[in-house]
Parts: sequence; C-alpha cells; structure tokens
Amino acid sequence: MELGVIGLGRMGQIVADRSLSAGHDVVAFDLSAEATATAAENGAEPADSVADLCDRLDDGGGDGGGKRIWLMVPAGDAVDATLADLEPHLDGDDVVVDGGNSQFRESVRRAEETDAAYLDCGTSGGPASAEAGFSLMVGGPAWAYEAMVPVFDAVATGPDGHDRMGESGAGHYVKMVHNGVEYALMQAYGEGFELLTEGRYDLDMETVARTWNNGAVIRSWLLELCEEAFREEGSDLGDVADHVAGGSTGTWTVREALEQEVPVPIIYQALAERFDSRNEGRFSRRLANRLRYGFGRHEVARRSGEE
Ligand SMILES: NC(=O)C1=CN([C@@H]2O[C@H](COP(=O)(O)OP(=O)(O)OC[C@H]3O[C@@H](n4cnc5c(N)ncnc54)[C@H](O)[C@@H]3O)[C@@H](O)[C@H]2O)C=CC1
Ligand SMILES: O=C(CO)[C@H](O)[C@H](O)COP(=O)(O)O
Repeated sequence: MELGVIGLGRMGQIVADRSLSAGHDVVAFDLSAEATATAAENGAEPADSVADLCDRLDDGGGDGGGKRIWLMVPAGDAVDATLADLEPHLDGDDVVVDGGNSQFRESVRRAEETDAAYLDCGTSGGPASAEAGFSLMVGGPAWAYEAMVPVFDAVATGPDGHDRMGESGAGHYVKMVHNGVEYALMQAYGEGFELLTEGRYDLDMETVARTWNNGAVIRSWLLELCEEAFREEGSDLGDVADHVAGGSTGTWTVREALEQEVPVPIIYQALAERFDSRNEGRFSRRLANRLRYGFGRHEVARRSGEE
C-alpha cells in the first residue's frame, strides 16, 4: 500500500518506519524540514507540503481505493489545520487516520466535516514500542478500517494489536479511558514504592521491581518501566523532580465519568495528585494548618521568613 504520513515526531517516524519495513511505500511530510529529511533517510518519499504529499500519493492507495493518509500531529489545532490543508484534495474513497490523542468528540466532529472516511485511532505503546509495535484502537467506518488493515498490521504489534472498536469516536474514546487507567496504575505503583522507600526496611527498589516483574500478580510493562527507572536513576530516583506534567487525557476521562455518572475515584485521585505535584504551598493545606489553630489552638507552622 502507499501511505501518506503527516507529522514525523516521536510517534510519526515510527509509523513511517514500521510501514516501510513491512514493504509499504510512504510519502512523508512534517512542518519541520529536518523531520521530513529524517523520514527520507529511512526510505520515505519526502513532500514539502500537504498539497505536495497529496500530489505524490497514488490515488489508488495501491489497493484500488483512494488515498491513505495517517496524521500523527499534536492533538488539537494541528489536526484541524492539517485537515483544512487536506480537504481540497480529499474525496469519499480516501481514508484519513488520526493516530494522535485527540478528544473523541473532536474526532466525531472531524469525521462529519471531512469528505474522506475518517478513522480515529488511539495509539498506545509510545516511542518505547518502536520495535515491538503499538496497540491501536480504531473507530470509524468498517470499510475504511478494512482498507487500512495492511498498515495497521505493520504499525501495531501485529494482527492482534489492532481492532475496530466501533463507530466514529470509539477509538479515541477507548484510548481516553486507557489513559485514565494508565494514570491510576502509575499512581498505585508510585504509592507502593513510596511506602517501601519510607518504610521500615532498607530495600533496593530495583530489586523489588525485578522480583515483582518475575511472576508476581502485579507484574506489567509499567512495572518494568519502574524497574528501568530505578536502575537508571537509583533506588531513591536521584534528582528526578516531584513534578508530573500532562493531564489532558486524564481530565477528559474524569469529565466523561461525571457525565456518565460512573464513579472513578482512583483515576480522579491520580489526576488530582498530578495537578498537586505542580503546586508549591497549596492554599488548602495552609488554611487547614491555620484552622487547627482556630479550633484547637494548635501551633501554626509558618513559612520560613514569615514568622
Ligand atoms: N509520545 C507518546 O508517548 C504518545 C503520543 N501520542 C500522540 O501522538 C501524537 C503525536 O505525538 P508525538 O509524536 O509524541 O509528538 P511530537 O511533538 O514528537 O511530534 C509531532 C510532530 O508533528 C509535527 N507537526 C505539528 N504540526 C504539524 C502540522 N500542522 N503539519 C505537519 N506536521 C506538524 C511537528 O513538527 C512534530 O514533528 C499526539 O497526539 C500525541 O498525544 C499517542 C501515544 C503515545
Ligand atoms: O497517550 C500517551 C500514553 O498512553 C502519551 O504518552 C500521552 O502524551 C500522555 O498524555 P498525558 O499524560 O498528558 O495525559
């Protein structure tokens, strides 16, 4: 098949590389000329604009259908900007895959607005899965999913690494919830290792993680990444800061849970902890400190220099 890949950052380069390795032809474009050049070095045909990419793509997609295009740009405005550039070149037998972390409602809107068949594709595995392949959760028209199966086979771990979740939006919906689960698991491992670190035995965290990863009920890829982190940073995580960035996909998950009236306290708590990691001197804690004086005349701890 011939595939256009737009967005060649950490994830898009892997989409291009794995497609090339499976014998597909790739036409590649990124706003960054350097990223496009890297894809070209790896065997893709470089394009210098979205229009140029469409001109270079075989209209038959190599499978007798229309163009086949994979977007791997940052979620949000970049997706809309790319679609606006693509729109004059698209018609009903073309397929556009959005493999980024787009909000599922945005994907439903885009699917309605574009002339092409639009597949929202949640992608899990991250750059660390370049060699093994990704897990792909796809939403959108069944015929478009079927048309893309050869590329999904290549980009995913294999035929079992992708499936059609349902209608438009379902792919990004499943990926959103996946990320909520990811937050909760990260939090659970974090709390367990914190207790072990602060607790009563002098333990080596890499040893604990490695032992757990070999046969324990809680073994997992995230736990293997914990083991790797302790190996590379040290048992006390060295100078790694207690600041966790990101948060958009977890926020969407919690909002959706509220709308559906489904309790997700653990996912919410993990999200809240992430927000909390960015706050120094939380106001609520300062007020609680002062209120204990108010009702109990307990001593007020003061910030240094503000006695
Ligand atoms: N990094 C990760 O672990 C994962 C990322 N994702 C999602 O995949 C998408 C891409 O992520 P990354 O590759 O990590 O981001 P990245 O920042 O490494 O790469 C994005 C690329 O898109 C290019 N770009 C931006 N706007 C563009 C436009 N209008 N036209 C053409 N190229 C444009 C940038 O120049 C950059 O090379 C995001 O939606 C992200 O949330 C999904 C799963 C895992
Ligand atoms: O999707 C992912 C992993 O599955 C990406 O790593 C994503 O960037 C994480 O987003 P955030 O932590 O900001 O919600």
